Order: sequence, then structure tokens, then C-alpha cells
Amino acid sequence: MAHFNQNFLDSIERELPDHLSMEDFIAYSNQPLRLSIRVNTLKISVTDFIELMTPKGWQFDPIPWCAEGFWVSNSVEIQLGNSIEHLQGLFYIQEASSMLPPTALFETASQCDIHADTRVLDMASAPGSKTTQIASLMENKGLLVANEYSASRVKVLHANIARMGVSNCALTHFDARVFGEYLFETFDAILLDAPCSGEGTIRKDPDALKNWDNNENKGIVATQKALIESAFLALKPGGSLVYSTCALSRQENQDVCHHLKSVFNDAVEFMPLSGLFPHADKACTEEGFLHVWPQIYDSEGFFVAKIHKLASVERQQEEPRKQKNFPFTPAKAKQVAELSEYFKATFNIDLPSDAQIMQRDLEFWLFPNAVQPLIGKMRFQRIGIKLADTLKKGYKVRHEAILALHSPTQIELTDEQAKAFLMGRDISLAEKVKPQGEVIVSYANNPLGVAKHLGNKLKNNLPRELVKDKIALYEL
Ligand SMILES: C[S@@+](CC[C@H](N)C(=O)[O-])C[C@H]1O[C@@H](n2cnc3c(N)ncnc32)[C@H](O)[C@@H]1O
Repeated sequence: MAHFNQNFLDSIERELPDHLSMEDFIAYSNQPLRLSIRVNTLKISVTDFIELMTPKGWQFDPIPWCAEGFWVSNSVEIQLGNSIEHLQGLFYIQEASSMLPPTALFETASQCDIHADTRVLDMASAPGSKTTQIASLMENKGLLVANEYSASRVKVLHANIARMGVSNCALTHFDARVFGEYLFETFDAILLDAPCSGEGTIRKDPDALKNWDNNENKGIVATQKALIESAFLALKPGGSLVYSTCALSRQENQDVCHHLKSVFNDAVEFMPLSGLFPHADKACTEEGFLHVWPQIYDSEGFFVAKIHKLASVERQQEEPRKQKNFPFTPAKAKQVAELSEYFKATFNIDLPSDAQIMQRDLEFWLFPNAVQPLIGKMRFQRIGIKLADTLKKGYKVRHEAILALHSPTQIELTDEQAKAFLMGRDISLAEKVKPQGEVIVSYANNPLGVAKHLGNKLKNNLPRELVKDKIALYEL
């Protein structure tokens, strides 16, 4: 049962549109959320995922605003986060309404609008539900800069990006207020999923609003206003910005968007979202923003505004001087040829041609081409994917490269073998055969990682930090 205080209830009563009732708000806020997931189309098609999971007891109810999103019910009790399909990145557990902002951002873009030069910024990214959704909408093309202010959350963000096989991402770790200055009018599309008071998440955390106090939101509102201004400055003319929160108050939502309009006037256009999906109008404000109250679609509360930048605006601060000491250099032609040959001969992987192989000491990385003009303009925590380390003789592939690059040649494991592999164990082979060296092991035709084929067993090469104590298997 949710704990509301009277101040909070009074504020909702003032904010709630006329066609919605307080009784429904309280009733829905007291119900647990329906479980929802998003299929990771970087790894598996929606049809193949449904075919894979239906025999395991899953039932799928489509989420109207996300073609890859489903409310799911499961006849078999299982800890989803520890299931093999989750750990190998076939799906992301994501609240339905949190799928709205990326859908709104790419509403009119067809896949051919996303090309090698497209640059997208996700300003407040961790833990990465929307970053990984955006990457799959971009089909790993172009560049996605994912920023997060909190150092511990950057780690979680990176783990999710790697698990989902994202290769077009560059991670930064800044207060996102810096983007307008560092990367002025650089991005085609920006998501600002802003830090907020989180009132919409009460169904996940019944204690979230126990000590709610309207005055505490004031600091957050100032941050939100500064962040949206920075986002607008970093956006190219003609580009789109989505501002979203899981807050319910006008202060943190509509007022922040009106603030932007008051600063940049005619350069700001609010784009109506009433046609985003069937019945989107039920959640629309007079400006065309979506204000999703929990009772409208039986979801978390959410706010989504889409803003178009009609014209260039004046830079507010001078462009900072370029930083010089960047530790990566483009790999030489001979090294590119050798590394490409290693990936092809060992794993049957063709390295993508729309990305550049870069070297730092003994490490090789794959950078999205669109990041090159940004290098030196701001500090990146991590760019693209790490491909391999150089050994005395040859190379050692990195796990994240195997998860992100496609290979038609894999050794498929059974349920029990896949469980053992993710728990860090070696896999015995039924009969002794010729050793094959490094191989990709897979489950449901999707990679789990690399093993060394020794003839009579597969020696486990899973990175130690990914080894699990517990794996949940469907007992069918
Ligand atoms: C609503 S959460 C983001 C959720 C994320 N977009 C997702 O879908 O998984 C807001 C994030 O903003 C981060 N944050 C807070 N202040 C920030 C700032 N000034 N600049 C950038 N990020 C900030 C928080 O640490 C938090 O991770």
C-alpha cells in the first residue's frame, strides 16, 4: 500500500485534469505495476523472441507505443533478471511508460534517416533503458553519446550497453549543463530524461512519497531548467529534443518547457504528440505534451514533451579550447589487415566498414566514425567497443566485441551447459575431437561469450566480473 501524505494528495488534486478522478489515481497508485519488457532488436527479432519465449510460458500483450515492448505474464515463476535470455541481452526489463520518450524522439524518422553521420545525445542515461532503446532504433548506426553524472551509475550504464550489444555509443561523465558549451549545435536529436522528484514511480516504491514536500522540488526545477537550456544549445537547427520526467507536477514538466520557450522564443516549437499512438490524445495536455497519469494506461506516471529547434541560436559561451592529449591513434593499415584477418579466421566475423579501428598501447578499439569530429572537444569515458588486446603471438578478443558483432559460426549450448557457462564453469564435451582454439558459444543462436575449445572440453573465458552465482532456468 502506497504511503501518501496530505500535501502530496492536495497537490495532485490541483494538478489532475478534469476528466480524471482522484479515486482512480489512488486506486491505481496502490496496484503493483504490470511487468513489461522490451525486445532487443540488435540481437533478435520480435517474432523470433516471441517464438523463443512462448514455449517457456510467456504471454505477450503489446504496448501500443513501442513496437518492441510488451506487458508479459509468465506461467512459470522465475527470477527474470537471472535468466539466460536476460543476461545475454535479448530483452530489457523496462517500465512501459519509460519506452515513450525514445519513441517520441524517433517518431517521424525512418531507418534511412539514421546514417553514419547521425549524432544523438542522451543527457542523463543511467541505468540505460532508454539509451539501449535508442541504440536499437538507430540499429547501431551513427553515434549515440550517453552521459551520466553519477560515477557509480556510469558503471551500470556501461554494463547494460555491453550486455545489449550496443556498439555506436560513446560514454561521458559530466554534469549535463556543459553540453551547450562543449558541443554547441552538434546533435540531430537529444533526449533529456531529467533527474526529477520521481512521483510517477510510486507503484514501484510505495514509500517514495512518504515524506513528500513541494518545496524540495525547487532545486530540482532549477537543474531541469538549466539542463533543458543546455540541451537546446547542443541541438542542431532542425533537430528534435525530447524532455521527459517521471514527475507529475506542472512545475517539473510543462513549466520547464515554457521556460525554454521564454528563453529562446521563436526558435522553440512544441510538437504535438497526440498522434504518437492510438489513444495518445487521452494523455495530451493543451500544448500537445503527454502527461501520463497512472490510471490512463495502467502504467507509471510519466511526462514527455517533444520540441523542435526551428533556427540557430546565439552561442552563450565561447567554444572551449580543444584538448590535445588523446591517447588513441588510428590503427595502421597493416594492423587493420591483421586484426580483420584474426576476426574472420577465428570467429567468422567481418569487422564493420563504417567504423574506425583505433589503437591505444596494446589495445584495439572500434570507434563509430561520427565521433571523430568531437574528439578533443570533450572528454569521453569510453568510445565504441574494445575489440582485442595484442598478445606476444596474435590477439585476445574482448567479450563486449563478441556480444556486439555478429558471427554465423557458434557452438550452441544446451540449457544446462549455458547455465554452467554463465556460472564460470568449463563444459565437458561428449567425445574427444580436434581442438579448435577460441570459439563463440551461444544459446538461442545468440552469443554468450568465448571459450577455448580444447578437444575434450570448452574452457570458460567469461570475464570474471560477469560470472554469476545463480542462473534461473525454466523447468519445463
Ligand atoms: C531519470 S534518471 C535517468 C534514467 C535513464 N534515462 C534510463 O532510462 O535508464 C536521471 C539520471 O540523471 C542523472 N543526473 C542527475 N543530475 C544530473 C546532471 N546534472 N547531469 C546529468 N545527469 C544527471 C542521475 O544520476 C540519473 O541517473
